[in-house]
Amino acid sequence: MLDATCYAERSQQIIEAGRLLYSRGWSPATSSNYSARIDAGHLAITVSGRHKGQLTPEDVMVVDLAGRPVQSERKASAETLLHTTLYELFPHVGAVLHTHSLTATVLSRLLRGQDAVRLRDYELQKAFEGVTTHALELVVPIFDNTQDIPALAATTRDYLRAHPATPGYLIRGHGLYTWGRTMADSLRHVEAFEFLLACELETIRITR
Ligand SMILES: CSC[C@@H](O)[C@@H](O)C(=O)COP(=O)(O)O
Ligand SMILES: [Zn+2]
Repeated sequence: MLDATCYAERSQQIIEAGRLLYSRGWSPATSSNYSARIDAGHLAITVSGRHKGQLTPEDVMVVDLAGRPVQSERKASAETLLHTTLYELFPHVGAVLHTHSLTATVLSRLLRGQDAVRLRDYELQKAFEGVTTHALELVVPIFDNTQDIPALAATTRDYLRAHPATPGYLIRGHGLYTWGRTMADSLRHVEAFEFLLACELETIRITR
């Protein structure tokens, strides 16, 4: 039995996240998808194809951990399996955010042939949960883009099982996935990534 109050709260968090991420230019048009855990087996997630700056309660629905819609005829995000993979792997994860910023898109394209962004010596790395020093290298994997989401979900599952401290990942030419215990943590992680990835992009621009 789903907790209706919890669902309403999670749905509202997703709507507000969309307004914020759209206003920052990180979720243009109908790009991006967001989710929040309701209980051990269910999450609230954005309906596919909706404008993320103008979300209403009708643009959020419930799926189970297999990505199956619960009590809804609507179509969940095309990338639902990338979300459910994270909730399945990490019981502490309470929210997952996927964005399409210019910085994440351009940087991941520029690093063609590289499988990760390696962040080191940035004080802001400490914005990620569990990171207490700039001196620790944070590896942000870059997976090649594909329309085969089950295959990409399997790739991310294998990687994250082997590297559970990963704070997020990039999909090349596509965008960022990051997560956290709460929606607030996940939003902080998006903001930190945007700053750090912009630093990397600017460094390449200046030094190349
Ligand atoms: C507008 S193209 C972006 C989509 O292909 C996809 O990458 C995306 O982020 C949103 O898909 P959605 O099915 O609405 O969750
Ligand atoms: Zn996307």
